[in-house]
Amino acid sequence: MIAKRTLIIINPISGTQNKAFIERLIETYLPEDQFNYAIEFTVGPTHATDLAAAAAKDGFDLVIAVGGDGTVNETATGLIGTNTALGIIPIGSGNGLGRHLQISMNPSKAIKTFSESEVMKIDVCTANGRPFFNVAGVGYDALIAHKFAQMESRGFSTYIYSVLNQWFKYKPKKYTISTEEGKFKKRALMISMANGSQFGNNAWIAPNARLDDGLIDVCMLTKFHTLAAPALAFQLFNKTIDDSKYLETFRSAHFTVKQKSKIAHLDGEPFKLGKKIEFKVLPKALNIFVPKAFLHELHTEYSLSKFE
Ligand SMILES: Nc1ncnc2c1ncn2[C@@H]1O[C@H](COP(=O)(O)OP(=O)(O)OP(=O)(O)O)[C@@H](O)[C@H]1O
Repeated sequence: MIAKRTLIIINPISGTQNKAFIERLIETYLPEDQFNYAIEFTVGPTHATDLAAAAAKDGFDLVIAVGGDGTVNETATGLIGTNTALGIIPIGSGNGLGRHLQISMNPSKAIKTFSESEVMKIDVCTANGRPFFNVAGVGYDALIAHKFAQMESRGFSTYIYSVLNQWFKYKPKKYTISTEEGKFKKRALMISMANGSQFGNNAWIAPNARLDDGLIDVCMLTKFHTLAAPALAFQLFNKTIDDSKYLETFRSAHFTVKQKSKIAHLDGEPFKLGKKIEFKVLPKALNIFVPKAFLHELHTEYSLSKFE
């Protein structure tokens, strides 16, 4: 077997784990006879995109992002439309895409699984031309992404602090949504555009979203009383939020959202995208390295759905 030419990109500031330790785990658990690898550390935002694009141009087989959803987004952006596959060692705060793909949150296990992984093609979504791979959004979660980016520390507890700190001040906003079928207005707390099924931390905003169906699951969360929050949180973590009367959903490959504010988030990272945001799908535009067990489950689901 020829070893796969592999570039490993580590974001030194993502998550809370020691990166020298991660480097040692890679040296210990990534077999060099299967993966002929080099390691690079990012020096700032978007560096991962440049590194990944250069590796793809150079004919690398695999580029592994070591970080959270932001690092995964920047690395994957450099690989869109190329044959080079994206791999993920999730060490961020949320790790939405990694969790959707059933990649272990234990770095040693995630690294060992590379020998047991295969390439799958997934959709890439864009918001005013900027790619996202997991979940984008406007409204409350976009505001949280902006606040979280301003915090000095990272990690889940900092995220929860940002969520609670804004909760009592925030009022739902009006949105105008235009699809190929028509136009409608909606007042919502937030609207999530889901390619993957969860925000991260097993918060499943679109439990039935598929990465390869050519569609975005649009999830509109309407206003709810604070007393309803515990039940809603339970549904979010229990993969049953689809049953909630506060969530309305539709699927589309191309639509626009008009809002008063200009802010949005793409894979948890804050962006000022403007008052009108056009969402599109680039079907199966990214090769991604996924655990065989995940692919097996996906194929089983496909064959079962044929009998439904
Ligand atoms: N060397 C660096 N110094 C500062 N920022 C960096 C560097 N390299 C990358 N970044 C930026 O770090 C940001 C956060 O990365 P990432 O999302 O991977 O980590 P996280 O926020 O801890 O995880 P999660 O997205 O799961 O919450 C990204 O927006 C990226 O642009």
